Amino acid sequence: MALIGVIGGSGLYEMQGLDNVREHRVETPFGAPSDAIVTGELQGVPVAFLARHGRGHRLIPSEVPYRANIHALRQLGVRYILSLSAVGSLREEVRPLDMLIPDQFIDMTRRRESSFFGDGAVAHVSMADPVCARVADCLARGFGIAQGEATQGDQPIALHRGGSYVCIEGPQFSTRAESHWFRAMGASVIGMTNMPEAKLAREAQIAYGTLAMATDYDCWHPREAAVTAETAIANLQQNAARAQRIAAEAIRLLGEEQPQSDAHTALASALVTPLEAMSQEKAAVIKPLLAPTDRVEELES
Ligand SMILES: CSC[C@H]1O[C@H](OP(=O)(O)O)[C@H](O)[C@@H]1O
Ligand SMILES: Nc1ncnc2[nH]cnc12
Repeated sequence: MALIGVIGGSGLYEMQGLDNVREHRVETPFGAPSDAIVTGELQGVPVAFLARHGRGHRLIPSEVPYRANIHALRQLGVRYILSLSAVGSLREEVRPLDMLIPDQFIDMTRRRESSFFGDGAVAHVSMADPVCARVADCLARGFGIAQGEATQGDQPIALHRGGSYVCIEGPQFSTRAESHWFRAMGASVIGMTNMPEAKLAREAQIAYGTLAMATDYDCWHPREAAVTAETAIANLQQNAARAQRIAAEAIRLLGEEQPQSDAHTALASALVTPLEAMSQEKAAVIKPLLAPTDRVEELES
């Protein structure tokens, strides 16, 4: 079993420093995840790593099998997810290469399956606070430790705490009008993947947090060139080693502290349909999402 899941985004296709590495081809009711899930231990903490776009970066954001990814991680026992993501900055002060830990998401996606529920099973989870504050805190402390260890030649970068990540469908980048509109909405960064990932993590009662790495100023900035995939990936690669160090520290802290999160009991007040009122097939999909301490035990006792 793995306590912590790491979902690596653009430019982050493997997790360094894992011991006892194993690959798992996990099957889910929603098909296969983006790629094999790699489990191992990082300083003794069991971790499951998944490359969001697949190794070789083969999936556009709309093609990422978000439900399969989250279901598979949950099947492996994951209770905390660290999402590592490239983003465009919508704020002058968030400079390319800076990092940001969002506390909100705005979902502008249009053609993604975004729930495990439906087909005879109803739940309405709260998304008021989509990011687990304890996971965010471990990422921020991880950033501080990695910054303290930075070697000469490492460019100092800033960490921004909080802010909204607006998620677009992609794969095209935004128009200039859209980019200005997202700024006017109050969003801090823009990406294409964290929704519905964060919604599904909440439905699976997994505490979720994102380390967003700014790679560009999208296309709103009067003095900067509009984003291209080439520049975004080149900037992400400059930060990849640092992202690995931050994730490793956050994993160590989460492993030590194993904080209780509201996400861990998200379904306790959200599940409307009792398991026994669902079809057997649907109950088999939902059951793995229910923590051993909530309604499964109740219903089975
Ligand atoms: C190659 S830049 C655009 C690409 O990068 C981000 O993905 P991820 O969150 O997986 O790092 C962004 O959302 C786009 O998918
Ligand atoms: N400007 C941008 N828009 C959407 N996703 C991104 N990922 C990195 N930069 C991005």
